[in-house]
Formats: sequence, structure tokens, C-alpha cells
Amino acid sequence: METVTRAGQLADPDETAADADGSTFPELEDPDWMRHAREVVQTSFWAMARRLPRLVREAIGVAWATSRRNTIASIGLNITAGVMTTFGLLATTTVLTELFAAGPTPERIRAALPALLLTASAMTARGTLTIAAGWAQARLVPQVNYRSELRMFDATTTVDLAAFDDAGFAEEMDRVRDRGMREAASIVDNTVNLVTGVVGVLATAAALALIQPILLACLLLATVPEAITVVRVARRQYLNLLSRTTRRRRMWMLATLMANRHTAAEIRAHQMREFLLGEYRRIVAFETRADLDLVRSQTTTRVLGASASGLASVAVYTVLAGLLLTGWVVLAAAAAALLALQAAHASLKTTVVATSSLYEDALYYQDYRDFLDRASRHTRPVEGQPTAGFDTIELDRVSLRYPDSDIPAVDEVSLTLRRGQVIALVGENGSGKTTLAKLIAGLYRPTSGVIRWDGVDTSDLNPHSLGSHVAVMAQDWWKFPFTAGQNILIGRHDRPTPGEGPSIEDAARAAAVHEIVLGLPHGYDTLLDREYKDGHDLSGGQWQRLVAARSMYRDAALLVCDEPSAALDARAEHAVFQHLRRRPDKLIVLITHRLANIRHADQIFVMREGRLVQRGNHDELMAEDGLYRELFDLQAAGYLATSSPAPASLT
Ligand SMILES: Nc1ncnc2c1ncn2[C@@H]1O[C@H](COP(=O)(O)OP(=O)(O)OP(=O)(O)O)[C@@H](O)[C@H]1O
Repeated sequence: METVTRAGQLADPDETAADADGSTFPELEDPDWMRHAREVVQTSFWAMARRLPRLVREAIGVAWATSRRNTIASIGLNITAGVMTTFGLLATTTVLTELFAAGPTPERIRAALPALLLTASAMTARGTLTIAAGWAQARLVPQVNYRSELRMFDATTTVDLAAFDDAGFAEEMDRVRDRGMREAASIVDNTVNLVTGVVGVLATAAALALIQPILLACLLLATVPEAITVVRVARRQYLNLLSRTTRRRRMWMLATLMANRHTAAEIRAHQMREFLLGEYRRIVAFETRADLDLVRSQTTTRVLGASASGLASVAVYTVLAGLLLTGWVVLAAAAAALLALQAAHASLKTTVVATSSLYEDALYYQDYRDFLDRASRHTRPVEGQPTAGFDTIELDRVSLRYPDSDIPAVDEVSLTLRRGQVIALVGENGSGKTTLAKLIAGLYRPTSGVIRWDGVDTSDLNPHSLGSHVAVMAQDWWKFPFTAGQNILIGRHDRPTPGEGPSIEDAARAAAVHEIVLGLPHGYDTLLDREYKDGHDLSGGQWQRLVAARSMYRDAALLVCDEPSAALDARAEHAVFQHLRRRPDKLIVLITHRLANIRHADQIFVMREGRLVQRGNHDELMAEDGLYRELFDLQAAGYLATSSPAPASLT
């Protein structure tokens, strides 16, 4: 893969990843999204310009959908400001004509006065309109930004869980979060800049054309060196940014490791400080060299550009002098033309820079749109019949194969579960218990087979309605950076009737976490994240109790508990399992490796390599000579206070 290096040249990856000492930065590989950056670098300016109309339409569409008022204001005020520029320049010509006319000075001034007032008014109006347009633009840009961010997070929180198992989806999501998400605002911003530039060019060109059309042609020619310099400098700057992105990611990662509460203990325990600082220093040295290279090459380009521009300006002024000498233009018109030339020059520069930036933005914006399309393919339609719950859940030859995997994680599983039961899924690591539980909970859709709630295929049910009857205590829960109370409340933040289910405190009591929360500095209002002021943290087991309280607060008909007591002490485990006992209104699905906790389950399903290999209650399974008994005996042996020899598998 090609990589972009220090001075911005495309280089061999091995060369790029090697620093001056010959050691390597294996992580300094280009992220995939950089391909767009390379495309920009390799595309000619005219190729970019050809795509402009489509981009401008797109940007105006986005801006229009966000705020009509600010869109009209940004564009309309800029156009009006352009008209004022033309007026101002033409009025300046009249002022100069009057001033250079023959006659006594006071009379000439008097004659010039009306045009002078007109010029002053036009320039004041232009200034005011430009400021107002800038204000509207400044209001529009963050609104567009928030809108695209919300659209993105709306998609990421709606897609099926399975989307996150698709490596392409995850990578695209990172890329869009990294850059594409904010491009819509940048497109709008650059479109308005482009409009401003074009209007400026047209306004001054109109004035010049009225003064002397030959000067207009000269102006366009004289701008070429400047345009080339601007594009070259912008591209080189961009290439530098590109090469830095990878290094900066690495630096950012190292910086996060070195200034982070979670890594502080390990860094000290392993005395990693010098290693991390050394890595950081190496990249900084690389960065500094790249910066110096850039400054050198940019300065050279600017010197060459400025010299060429200077020569071009001399040429234009020579033509102007020639026109003056031959009587093609009068002195007053020549002076006004000089002003127009300068104004046009600045507007052309704005136009060129905006075109180049707009093109670049558009490529990243395309990523954003592609991601939204991909997300919508991973999203279930919200229609489907609502459900009031279930009495039975039936799995009929249900399988699930993760993307990029040849072996199904769950393989043709058929079982029937009833409300009022406690059932347990048992098996060794990787046997498919969590995957099966997620299928039962409706978090995954089977790749084959059918799951029915009271005979109705769950894919015909409204997913939101179905989800409202399910609570999941996940194995890999997240420490949400909210208060203790909110951490429970988010189990069902939208409970329609308060008092319908357990209160936050009831749920906390059931999960043996109420006393712990009361002991926090602000009780249920204590923020559980040390990274914020006044934030606190809990131990792993205390967090797990809080997670259990959240699911109890959710109070759903189906409760799936995946290793609910892995981090709990004996007392808390007892409390949690007391709550997870048989209840007529609930179906409880338990996954645990602590088999003593499921002895009283109505049904135990034993899994091996994705398949159900045994089913029955504890006594029935102990009576069989199978995996369940083997696992149970192995565990029970650990609790026996005898010096009997350990099972063969442990020796
Ligand atoms: N998101 C995923 N993408 C791809 N493969 C996965 C994913 N999650 C699990 N697997 C694979 O599916 C198989 C079953 O995993 P699962 O988590 O269901 O097992 P488990 O019985 O719950 O294991 P454990 O007891 O360790 O929690 C394993 O081989 C695992 O590597």
C-alpha cells in the first residue's frame, strides 16, 4: 500500500514506517480513509471544478434542510454585497473622472460629491452586508454540523447489533466519526465562500468590462500564477496534514496511555514510563522534520509564485499604461481599473481555495452518505405488529453464523420456553450460550430457523414493541458515566406510568446495592465516573450489582442474565439469585458457570460447539453420564473439604 511521507511524496510503506534509526513504527499505516486524500492530491484543479455544480446543489440542499432563513441570508446577502461592489467601483470611476476634469478644484470637488457619496454608501452597504452574511454563515455551519452528527448517531443506535460484527461497518463508522461526519458543515461553509468569491469576481469583472474590456482579459491572465501558487500551497499543506494524521493518531494514543487514570497503575507496575516516552519522542522527532520540510517547500513555492505574480501584475500595468498613452482609457478610468484589479484578485483567490476545499470535503462527505446507506441496510423496518408479550417462546432449528465465520455459533437449536420458568444455558467457553441468549432476547436475528412468540414469527413483530418485553443483564456490561440513580433509571427511562414497576431504590435493594449507593457522597446523585469533577467509582462487583439493579428496574417479562454474578461476593450473589427465582409473570434465562446456582432451574440446556447436547432438570442431567455431570462434578470437587485426589483433567 502506498503511504504519504514527510514532504508529502507518495512512498513505500516500509520506508514510511522506518524512522532515522532504522527501527519501525508498525502502527503508522495509513488508515483506509486516506485514499480520498490521495485522490484529491492526484486530481487536477479543472477536474475538481467540473464537479462543482453538483456539489453546490448538494450543499445548498443540506443547508436548506437545516435552516432556510440562514441559507437565504448567507447567499442572498453575499450576492447583494457583490452588486454593491460593482456600484462602488463604477461610482469611483465617476468620482475620479470629475476630479481629473479641467477647472478650479472647489468646483471639481463639488461635481464629484454626489458620486463620492454614492461610492461611500455602496462601500458601507457592502461592508454591512458582508458582515451580516458572515453572521448568517456562522449560524448555519454549527446547525448543519449538529444535524449531521445527530443523523449519524441516530443510525448507529438504530442498526441491528449484528452490524457491529461486520468489520466493514465498524471501520466505516470510525472513519465517518473521524472526519466525514463534520464534512457537511464544511461543504456548506466552502460553498458560501465559493459563492462569495464568484460574486466578487463577477462584480469586479462587470465593473472592469464597463471601464475597458481589454483589462478584463488581462486580469484573468494575471491571476494564473497566483491561482497555481494557491493550489500548490494548499495541496502541500494538505499532504502534510495527511502524513501527520497517522503520526498524530499514534501520538494521541501514546498521550492517552500516559495521561490516563486507567493505565496509571499498570504503567507504574511494569515501569513502562521510559518506553512510552521514548516512543513519543521518536514520533515527535519525525513530526518536527516533516514540519521543517514543509516550511522549506512552501516558502520556495510562495517565492516563485510571488515573483510570477509580480511579473504578471507589471504586465497588466504595462497594458494599462499603453491604453492610457494611446487614449483608449482616460486617466480616471485607469485609476478605477487599478482598484477593480486588486479587488478581483482577492476574489479569485477565494474562489480557487474554496473550489479545492469543496472538492476535498465532498469526498469525505460521500463516506458519510455511504455509511448512512450501509446503516439503513442493517436497520430493521419499524413496522410489524405490536406485541403484548408472550406465554411461550419457541426456537425452531435456529442457527446463527457470525460474519466471516464458517462455523455457526448456534447450530440448529430447537427449544420451547414458557413464562413462569427459570431456564439455564450451560456449556464450556465458546459453546454458544451468549449467542443463543442474544437470539432469545431478539438482539440478533437468526441466520436460519424461526423464533416464535406465541406462534408468531418474531420477524413479523414490531422490534421496539418486542424489545420492551425484554431485559438483558449482559456479560460485558459498560460503566455508563452517569449518576448512580441514572445508571438504574436507564433500564427503562421512558416508563409510561411511574409507580407501575419497581422504584429505583427497590431495584437497588433487590440487587444488594442500595446501601452502597447511600454510602456514596451524594447518594443516588453521585456521578460514577472519576474522570469528571466530583465523580466516583465503584468496585467491579459493586458495578455488577448496579447493572443487576438496572435490569430489575426494567422489569420485563423476559429476563436474560449472562453471568450475573461473575464479580459478586457470596452474599451479593445470594441476594441476586434470590431475586432470580421462579416468578409466574417472568421467564428467566440464566447463563452461569457456577452450576450450583442453577440446580433449581426448571430446565437446563447444555451446549457444545453451538449445539444443544443435553436438556433436562438438574436431577435428570446428573443421572446421565454426560457433559453436565462432568462439569458439575469438576466444580463440586473444588468445594469438597477432603484430600481426595483432583480429577484427572486438573492434574
Ligand atoms: N461478535 C462475534 N463475532 C464473531 N464471532 C463471535 C462473536 N461473538 C462470539 N463469537 C464466537 O461465537 C462462538 C460462541 O461464542 P459465545 O460468546 O456465544 O460463547 P459462550 O458459550 O457464551 O462463551 P463464554 O462461556 O466464554 O461466555 C465462539 O466461537 C466465539 O468466538
